[in-house]
Amino acid sequence: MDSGADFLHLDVMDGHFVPNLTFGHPVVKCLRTKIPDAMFEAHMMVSHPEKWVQPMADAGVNRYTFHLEATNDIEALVRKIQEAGMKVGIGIKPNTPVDDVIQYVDLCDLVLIMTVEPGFGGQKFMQNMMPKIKFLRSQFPNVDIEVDGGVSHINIGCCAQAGANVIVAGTAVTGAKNKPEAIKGLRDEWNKAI
Ligand SMILES: O=C(CO)[C@H](O)[C@H](O)COP(=O)(O)O
Repeated sequence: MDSGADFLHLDVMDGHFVPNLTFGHPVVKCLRTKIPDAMFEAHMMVSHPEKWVQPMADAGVNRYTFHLEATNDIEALVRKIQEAGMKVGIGIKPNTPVDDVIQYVDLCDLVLIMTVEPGFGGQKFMQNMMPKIKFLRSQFPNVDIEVDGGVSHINIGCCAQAGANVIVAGTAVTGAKNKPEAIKGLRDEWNKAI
């Protein structure tokens, strides 16, 4: 769920930054040929995110979201992503204080607040991340704030009330018998909360 267009959120994991492995730019490129009109967000749960900027841009990614914890030169990485023609997202893991990201928010299009430890779907939503969102929203009324991890129809409302405007839902949709109904349920709870 996104304030603007819906994005397809692609979880890229390298088995190093997180203890799980998914896929890389060749698969994204293949997806792009199958789904030419979708907006793609690559959530790069990888070490050395600077390495994959151009390959992901070439594969058709629209927003490149990297982790603050994965790189030392954030400003150079942001420039590289923008020069490759993509929007910039910057994410923080649950144990990273929100203060660490503040100085970079104005450089980015989106800040991602993880509500699980990155690496696996199906984990429990961490409600105690909501103050990070509230604080960010109070300081940056216009930036996109994304929440990812354990979001369901039960907690999507508190994400919206905290000030998030972009939601990633994995298991809440993929694990539902009736997926359109699950998406509608999420949207309904979201609309009730805002
Ligand atoms: O980034 C992720 C895990 O690192 C997933 O996007 C996230 O966990 C979403 O899955 P779920 O909604 O099942 O928690």
